[in-house]
Amino acid sequence: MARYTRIAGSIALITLKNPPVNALSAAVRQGITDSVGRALSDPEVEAVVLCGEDGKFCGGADIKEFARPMTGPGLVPMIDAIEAGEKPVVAAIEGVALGGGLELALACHYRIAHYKARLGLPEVTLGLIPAAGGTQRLPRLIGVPAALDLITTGRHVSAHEALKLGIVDRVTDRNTLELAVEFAKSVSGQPLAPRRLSTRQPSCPTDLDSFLEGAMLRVRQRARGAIAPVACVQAVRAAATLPFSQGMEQEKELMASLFTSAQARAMQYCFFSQRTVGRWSMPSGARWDNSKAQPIHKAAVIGLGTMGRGIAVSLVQAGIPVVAVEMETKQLEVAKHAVTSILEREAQKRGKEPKLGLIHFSIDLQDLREVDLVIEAVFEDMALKKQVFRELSSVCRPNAFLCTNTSSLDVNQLAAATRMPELVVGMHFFAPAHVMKLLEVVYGPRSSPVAVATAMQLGKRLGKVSVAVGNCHGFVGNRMLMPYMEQSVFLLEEGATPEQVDQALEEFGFPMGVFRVSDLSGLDVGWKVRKGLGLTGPGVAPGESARIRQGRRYCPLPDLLCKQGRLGQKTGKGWYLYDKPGGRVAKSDPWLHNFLEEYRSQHGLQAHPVSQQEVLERCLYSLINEGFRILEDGIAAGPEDIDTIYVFGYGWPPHRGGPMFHAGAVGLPTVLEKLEHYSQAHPDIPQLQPSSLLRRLVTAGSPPIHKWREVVKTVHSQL
Ligand SMILES: CCCCCCCC/C=C\C/C=C/C(=O)SCCNC(=O)CCNC(=O)[C@H](O)C(C)(C)COP(=O)(O)OP(=O)(O)OC[C@H]1O[C@@H](n2cnc3c(N)ncnc32)[C@H](O)[C@@H]1OP(=O)(O)O
Repeated sequence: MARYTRIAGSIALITLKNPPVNALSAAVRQGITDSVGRALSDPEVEAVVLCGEDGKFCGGADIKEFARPMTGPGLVPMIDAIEAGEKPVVAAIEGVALGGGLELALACHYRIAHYKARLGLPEVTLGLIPAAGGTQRLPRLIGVPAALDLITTGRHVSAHEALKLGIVDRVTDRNTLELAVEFAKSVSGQPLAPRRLSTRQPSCPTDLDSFLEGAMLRVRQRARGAIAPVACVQAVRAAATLPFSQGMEQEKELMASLFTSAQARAMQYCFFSQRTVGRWSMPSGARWDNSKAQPIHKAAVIGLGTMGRGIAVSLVQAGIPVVAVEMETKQLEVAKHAVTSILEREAQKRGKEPKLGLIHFSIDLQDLREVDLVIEAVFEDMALKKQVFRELSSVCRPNAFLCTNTSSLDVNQLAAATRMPELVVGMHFFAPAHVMKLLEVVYGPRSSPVAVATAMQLGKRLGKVSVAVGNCHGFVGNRMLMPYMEQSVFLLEEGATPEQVDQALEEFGFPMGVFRVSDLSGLDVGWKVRKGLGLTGPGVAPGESARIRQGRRYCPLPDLLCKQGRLGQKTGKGWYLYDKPGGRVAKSDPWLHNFLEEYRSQHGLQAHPVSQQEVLERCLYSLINEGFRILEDGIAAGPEDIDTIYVFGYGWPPHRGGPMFHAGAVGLPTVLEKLEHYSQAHPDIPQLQPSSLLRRLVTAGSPPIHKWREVVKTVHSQL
C-alpha cells in the first residue's frame, strides 16, 4: 500500500507502506500509481515527496512475488510516469533504497538521503538485472564505469558514497522528511527536463569499446558461470550506445531471459535460505523465538594464531571490548603486532579510525574474570583444549559462555571438562575469520538454548551468517567435505590428474578445485586429522593394507605426499608445483604425474580415462549424500542450513543454490540412480551407498525442497 497525505500546504506526501522493508508488492505499486496520479491532477499540489514508512525507503521489488503470476501495475510504467510527471518529485531516502527501490528513486527528480541510508542495485545477487530502468538511468546519472561497478557487483553504497558518485543530491543528519519537504518547496516551478535522467547522455570513457570488452572479460572471470553479471554488462552497453527507449527494450529482453532461469531461482532460494537459518531450532524444541540471548558486553579470545587473530578483529570491529590472550609474551607480541595491523588496514579500507582501544592483550588468564563470553581458539588438539576449558571454568564468572572455535572436535567432551557444560557451544569460524561470512554454531547435547541463542546473536553482531548445527565429527560443512575429498583422491588412483579434477570443479563454479584448496590450506591439516582418527601413522593396526582402513577403501596418496614434505603452497609443492615456498601460482608438476603412475603400478591399479561428468557426479553426489545423512541425523535442521553453509563457507556457486538445492534441480531420482551405479561399481566405498532419506524422498515422489523438512520429521518421529 501507499499512504497519500498533504503537508505544508502544497506538498503531496506519498508513504510506501509494506513492512518490514516496504517492498514494491502489487498493492504498493497500485498505491503509488494511484497516489502519483492524484498528486499530479490536484492543482493545489506543487510538488511531491516520496518516502517509506518506519525509516526504510524501499527494499526493492517484492521477491516473493517473482514465483507467482504478475498482478497489479507494472514497475516500469509506474516509474516512467513519475519521471514524466509535470511536478517535481523528491525521494526522501532513509534506511535502504535497493533494487527497484533505488530505481524508483532514480525516476524522482531529486534525491535526499539520510546519512545512515544504504543504496544499491543488488539484483545481480538474485540472478537478475535492475530491469525497472536501473541499467539505463544509473549510467546516465553517474557515468558508465561507476554504474557498471554498482550493477555488476550489486554492492550497497553508503549515503556519503552515493553523494560523491552523484546518485543523491543531498545527505543529511537531520529529519530527512522535513528536509525533503523544504527542498520540494524550493524547487517547485523549476524546469524538470534536465532532471529527467532518461533524457540525459551517459558519460562514457573515450575508448568505450575496449573499456566494455575489458569489463566483460573481468565479469565473466568473476562470475564463474553465472549469467546475470554478463547480462548486466550487456544492459549497460545498451545504455552507453543506444537511445533510452531502445536501451529499455534491451533491458527488458535481457531480464526476460533471466527472470525464469534456473540460476535466478537458485539465487533467490539462497536469499531466503540465508534468512531461514536465522530462525534456528534444535531437536529439543528450543528455537530462535523461545530462547533469549544474553548481552555480551565484553569477550575474550584465547589463542592468537591465524584463527584467534581474525576472531579478535571481528569482535573489535563489531565494537565489542576484547581481552586477547596468548600463553607467552613473545607469541603475544607477534600476535599484537599482527592484530593491530589488520585492524589498521581494515579501518583504512572503511575510511574509519581503528578501534585499537577496545582490545587488551594479555598473558594472564585472570584478566578473563570480567568477560561475558570466551572464544577459545588454541591449536586443534583435544587434550590442549580440555586443559584450557578446565582453566576457563575456574577463572571465568560462573555464568560466562565458553565457546570453542573448532572445525571438528567433540564439543560435548569439552563441555564435560567445565563446571557449567550448558554454557559451552562451538563457534566454528572460517579462515580468515574477519573476512569469511560463515559461522557454524555447534550445540552439544548439553548446550542450553540460551547459550545457542547468545552465540547466534553474537554471530549476527559480527556480521556473520550463523547456522546452528548439531555436534558430530566435522559438524555439517567438514563432514560433507570428507566424502567429497575422498572421491577426489580415489579418482586419482583410477586415472585422473589433479588438474582434471580441479578443472571440472572450477567449471562447475567453485573458485578453486579440491586440490588447489588443499595446497592452499596445507596438506598437513588433513594429515593431522587422519592421524587422530587412526587412519595413518602409528595408530594403524599392523598388517593393515595400505588401501583399506576400517574395512573400507582408503587412499594413502595425501599421506605419501605429506611424508615427502609436499605440504602445498607453503613448501612450494603439493598437488601442484609453485615457484617458491609460499608461491601462489600453481603449475602442473610432471613429478606428481610420474608419482601417480608409479603408485598405480605398485598397487596394480589400471588407469582409465575419467570424464568430467564422473568427476562431478562422484565428488558432488557423495557430498550431497552425506548432506541427506546429516538431515536424517538431525544435525542440520533443514536443507537451507546445509546450502547456506556451503554457499557462504565452502565456495559453492550461489547460482547453483547449494548442494541440496542442486540435488533437487538435477532431480532426486537421477542423484539416487547415479549413487546406486557408483556404489555398485565401488562396493568398498560406503559413502556412495544412497542414504535412506534420499530413497525415502524419491519414494515420496521427490517433493520440492521446501517440503523436505516434513519428510525428515516423519523419519524422526518413526525412530
Ligand atoms: C518476463 C519478465 C518479467 C519481468 C518483470 C520484472 C519486473 C521487475 C523489474 C525490476 C527489477 C527489480 C528487482 C528488484 O528490486 S529485486 C529486489 C532487490 N532488493 C534486494 O535485493 C534487497 C533484498 N533485501 C535485503 O537486502 C535486506 O532484506 C535489507 C537490507 C532490505 C534489510 O535487511 P535486514 O534488516 O537484515 O532484514 P532481513 O534481510 O532479515 O529482511 C527482513 C524480511 O524482509 C524480507 N525482504 C527483504 N527484502 C525483500 C524484498 N525485496 N522482497 C520481499 N521480501 C523482502 C526478508 O525476506 C525478511 O523476511 P522474513 O525472513 O520473512 O522476516
